[in-house]
Amino acid sequence: MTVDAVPKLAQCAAAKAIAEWGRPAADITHLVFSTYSACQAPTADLRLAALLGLRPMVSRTMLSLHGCYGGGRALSLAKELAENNRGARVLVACSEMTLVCFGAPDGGNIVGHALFGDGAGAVVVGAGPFLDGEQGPIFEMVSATQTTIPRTEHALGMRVSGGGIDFHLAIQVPTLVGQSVEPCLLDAFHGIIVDDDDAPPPCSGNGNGNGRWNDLFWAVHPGGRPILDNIDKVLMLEPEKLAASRHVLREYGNMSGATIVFVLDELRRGRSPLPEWGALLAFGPGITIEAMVLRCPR
Ligand SMILES: CC(C)(COP(=O)(O)OP(=O)(O)OC[C@H]1O[C@@H](n2cnc3c(N)ncnc32)[C@H](O)[C@@H]1OP(=O)(O)O)[C@@H](O)C(=O)NCCC(=O)NCCSC(=O)CC(=O)O
Repeated sequence: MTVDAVPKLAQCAAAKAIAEWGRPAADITHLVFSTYSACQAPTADLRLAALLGLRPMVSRTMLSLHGCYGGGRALSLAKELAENNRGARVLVACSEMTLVCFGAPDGGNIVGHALFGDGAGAVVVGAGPFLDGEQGPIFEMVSATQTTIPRTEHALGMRVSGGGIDFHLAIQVPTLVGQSVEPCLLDAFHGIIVDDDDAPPPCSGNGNGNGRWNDLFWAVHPGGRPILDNIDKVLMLEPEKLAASRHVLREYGNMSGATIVFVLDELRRGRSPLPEWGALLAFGPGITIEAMVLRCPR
């Protein structure tokens, strides 16, 4: 059932993204598809390409079972593809369905059943030159890093079994993520090369981010309420900074890799203008943390 439904759900999100982008689907040059919920070959990206009418030469990449950092990884990969292939337009699609995890509740699965939801998100990524009719950029991905927290591979995981996918969420996950985010963010911000006048807040002043995290906007994967609470505490964020993440978690649940696209969408639809600089965080099995510096083009 999910093999059929996951690409169709992705199609709904991708068709909206392409319509907003303003160019025909045939202008998409690359496709990056992330999911944990459709395991088969040929992979779900091929089915999605057919459903959308992408051209046969579209260059496809499937990210499978990256879980909740899949959306961050897909965006980061799209950035690399767009920056290294002149004129490329990369469609990122993330589509997740909890049906594949359905089973009798036990100690591990029941937490996931409480937390996870279905959803799909899609984004078109490019690095210029701009094409006629194309919508201008909403977020610029300035710098991206991936970090694995050592010795945490048993804390968070998914395993394909005869009955679907079993997942395991250790109770320590919120603490482990909270302890690790600040070094990952500093790493991402230190990778930026801009004029001093243009520098994002954590790169100016003492350069360690202290007290400057509130000058940013925040797109954080809402892995669960305790995860957001720990990030708030560690970075000393003002209460409204994670409002977009909390809203998405409350309304839709944790849709694994697709969730970060919902958070970005929520941010861009917000009533007040965003600060120029922002940070994106997504985490999943590994424990892997994707950190990204974002910028709103002025
Ligand atoms: C499960 C919850 C929704 C429950 O939230 P509530 O606000 O209702 O209550 P709570 O946090 O006080 O927890 C209620 C009871 O559940 C227990 N509890 C919490 N998390 C647990 C876990 N992982 N395993 C076993 N028990 C757990 C608490 O100790 C407490 O027990 P007692 O009542 O005995 O005191 C939340 O704790 C949560 O979101 N935790 C999971 C966060 C997480 O690991 N997210 C990562 C998702 S994976 C992801 O994002 C990436 C990926 O999948 O790839």
